[in-house]
Amino acid sequence: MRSKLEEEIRRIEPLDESAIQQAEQHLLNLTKPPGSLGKLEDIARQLAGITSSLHPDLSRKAIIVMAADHGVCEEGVSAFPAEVTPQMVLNFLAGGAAVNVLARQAGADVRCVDIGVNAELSHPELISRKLMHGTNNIARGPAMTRETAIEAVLAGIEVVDQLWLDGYRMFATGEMGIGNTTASSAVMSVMTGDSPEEAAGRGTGINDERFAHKMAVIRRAIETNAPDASDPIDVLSKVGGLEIAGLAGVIIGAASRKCPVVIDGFISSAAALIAASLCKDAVSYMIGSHLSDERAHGQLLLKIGLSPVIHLSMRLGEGTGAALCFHFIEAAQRVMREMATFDSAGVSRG
Ligand SMILES: Cc1cc2ncn([C@H]3O[C@H](COP(=O)(O)O)[C@@H](O)[C@H]3O)c2cc1C
Ligand SMILES: O=C(O)c1cccnc1
Repeated sequence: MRSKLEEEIRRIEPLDESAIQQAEQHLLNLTKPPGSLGKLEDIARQLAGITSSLHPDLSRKAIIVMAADHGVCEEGVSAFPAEVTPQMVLNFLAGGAAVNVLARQAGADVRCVDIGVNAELSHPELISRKLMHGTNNIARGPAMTRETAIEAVLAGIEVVDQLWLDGYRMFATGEMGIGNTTASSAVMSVMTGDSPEEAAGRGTGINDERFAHKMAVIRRAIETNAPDASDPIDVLSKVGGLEIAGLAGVIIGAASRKCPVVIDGFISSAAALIAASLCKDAVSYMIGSHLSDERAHGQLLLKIGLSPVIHLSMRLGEGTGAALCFHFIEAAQRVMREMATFDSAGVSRG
């Protein structure tokens, strides 16, 4: 099983440098001062490097929402009860959640995966890959076995595989799991060396008292489990979550298929940190969508090496920031496709 993951990781290649150079040359010929479209130009170059094309067709795009529960909720770390996780999954499937609305506006499809929800769910549109009925409480012991962590990463890869066969060429990460900012902060703290207090945030909006308790729970989870920071699978299995592991797989799967993968907020970024640690080249396939208001998110993005495209003071997750980022990716593609050159428009160069 481990070797299947290693094989997938080995397939990830660095970006196509000659396509990046071609994109840069084209951008220099467009009727604007060099570099004046800022991050849109960064995105245009990155898309060229990922796809080896100046005009890739990325019109079919999927936001993969991985849902799972967290045993650590019994410590009282969220402002909301755990039953919200399955309730929100049904909301995604009915098309009524924020991510559904923003995905529709961006022309993206939402695909919801049950990778570890603590309820029996059945719906024709639900991708059922349940590995556990929620993780074990990380404040008391490991979240899951090492085998389950690997299976969860592989499940994410397989979901991308299937969607790729269905014609999707751009992916975004999304998640639902009450308690998952606690697991994400624990993952961040272990992997970056930032203290549990620096890596923590208020998630769904907890008060000062609960926040102090949450930081203590994250510290206890790390002390109890002593994860090995140099082994991302060990970190996932000890203090992670099933959706975080699944999303790391989504990112690895997208990168190995040479597809851009748009990273949503804090939890998705914890998954991105795991993916980056499994394979450094995977970062080149990631687009950091937005800067979440979850306190440690900016620092986490910095550690991965991502610069967020937008900052709308959002702190929801689900894939909402990624859905909005699709508009800017399309803008970058339109610039490449539709703008006049100095020659074609008869504009003098500087
Ligand atoms: C109704 C509702 C919808 C959500 N959609 C995403 N989240 C977000 O909040 C949760 C993480 O915060 P914490 O760690 O504090 O529980 C995750 O499920 C995340 O996706 C939601 C939370 C709620 C309550
Ligand atoms: O940034 C996020 O993804 C986030 C922040 C708070 C709560 N849920 C998600």
